Amino acid sequence: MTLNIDLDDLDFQEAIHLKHRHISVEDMQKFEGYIAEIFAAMGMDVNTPSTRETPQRFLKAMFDATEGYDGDPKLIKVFDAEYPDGVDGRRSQVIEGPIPFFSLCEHHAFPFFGHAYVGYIANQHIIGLSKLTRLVRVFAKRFSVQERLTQQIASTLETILQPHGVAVYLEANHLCMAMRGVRETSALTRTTSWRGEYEANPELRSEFFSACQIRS
Ligand SMILES: Nc1nc2c(ncn2[C@@H]2O[C@H](COP(=O)(O)OP(=O)(O)OP(=O)(O)O)[C@@H](O)[C@H]2O)c(=O)[nH]1
Ligand SMILES: [Zn+2]
Repeated sequence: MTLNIDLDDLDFQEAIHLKHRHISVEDMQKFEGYIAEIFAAMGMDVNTPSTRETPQRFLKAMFDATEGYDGDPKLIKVFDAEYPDGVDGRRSQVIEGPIPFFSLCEHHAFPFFGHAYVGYIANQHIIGLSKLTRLVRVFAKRFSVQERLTQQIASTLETILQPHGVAVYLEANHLCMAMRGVRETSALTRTTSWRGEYEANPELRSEFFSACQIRS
């Protein structure tokens, strides 16, 4: 198998990132103290049997919700496409979705969550379908904005597979819009990224969208 991945590509580097975050015990204890102080100032009684461990639980939950910073080395595993040029010159789109995701908005650190749809038209390589979910999650589980998340998924798939085209569509609810501030609870935020043949071909884009709207 010939892999021509641009190993220096920054999004790709971030997606596979082999280094795990390590926080020392001393730092964790210090952070728990900060959180206890902040939650107490907000009004929480941090000394009840139920809340005594809340700062620790909160920190663990936040590290869990941001584990995308650790990267996912499995994303490097691609296969040769069996029919690189399609069958009888007909190439098919691979469309995966809805892929549920949860992310944290980098403005307020509140969750935004929804569904991603990822499509591509293979060239020389294909990728295991589970890797499309991994790709969405490795970037979603960070502090982000929906636009960047959408572009990072598209760019990394492009870098890994060098396909004829990539399509990414995300729809999400932002709790920073619903629970506070403008208190908008009904609007979904939708973002797209088109690469390669999708950019030039509106028919491919509408084929992608009509497949996405078929929800099981
Ligand atoms: N473009 C973009 N904006 C986002 C995203 N998530 C949250 N925001 C917005 O980020 C903006 C931050 O605006 P600021 O004016 O600095 O913050 P704010 O005073 O809390 O704003 P309000 O939410 O309008 O009360 C808000 O308008 C949010 O709705 C995202 O993924 N993409
Ligand atoms: Zn926000």
